[in-house]
Amino acid sequence: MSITFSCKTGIIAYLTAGDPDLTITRDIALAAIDNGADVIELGVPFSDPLADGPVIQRASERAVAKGTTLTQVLALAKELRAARPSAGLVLFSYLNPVVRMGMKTFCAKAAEAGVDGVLLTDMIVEEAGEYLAEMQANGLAPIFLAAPTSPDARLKAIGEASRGFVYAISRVGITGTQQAIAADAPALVERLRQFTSLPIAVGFGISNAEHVKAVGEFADAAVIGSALVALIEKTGPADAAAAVGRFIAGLRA
Ligand SMILES: O=P(O)(O)OC[C@@H](O)[C@@H](O)c1c[nH]c2ccccc12
Repeated sequence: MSITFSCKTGIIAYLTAGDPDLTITRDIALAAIDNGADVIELGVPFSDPLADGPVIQRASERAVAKGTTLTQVLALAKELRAARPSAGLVLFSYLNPVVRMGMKTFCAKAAEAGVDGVLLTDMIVEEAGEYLAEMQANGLAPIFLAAPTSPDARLKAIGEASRGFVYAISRVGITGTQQAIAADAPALVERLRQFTSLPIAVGFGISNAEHVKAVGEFADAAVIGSALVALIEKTGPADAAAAVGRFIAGLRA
């Protein structure tokens, strides 16, 4: 269990846990891993997402309506870890559900589930003292988001606090697919490299093999979220895992 990317461009697959339900999320995650995803970013659904576009918002709404809880997502993570011991597994959440559970309890449970890292979207590095201490105590990698608007001082703090990889947001705005990789992305990655030797993943708007190839020219891994979530929505429960497996395999082609 660790976060490592193959010599090719790494693929990080974001899934909203509990959409359409937790059993199917498990099958989708396994299909993604078996078809070449290096890391699963397992999203805890939340009722008030800030940075999410309409596709992920709808998925979160469906998952919340199903009653999906952080505790259930941790149980799913544990199941995935048992089924695929060497896959990278990152829990992705807003801060709110974590604070409700209690930071200490959450970090202990995440470690117990066997996840490698945690990404809390609205956790800012300047206020991460307790979080960083608990992550370290539990052997977990804290992953932070760097944005094109982040000044160098913040990139430095992000580089120093992160473990596993750093997540570079390709553009200012919300998640969702777009035609081409944002022009801001290579410059952000280049600025980040001054402050960290960790792999750098780029996300926001990556939806096909061409985009993954373009990201591979300047970064180490590509995050694919909305494209997968939209595919799951369109395909329906019965065929979602197979469709995601084919899609991920196609990203490598
Ligand atoms: O959906 P996209 O455009 O492929 O972007 C990745 C993204 O979905 C995932 O990492 C993510 C989902 N919700 C977020 C909120 C903030 C930052 C990142 C995210």
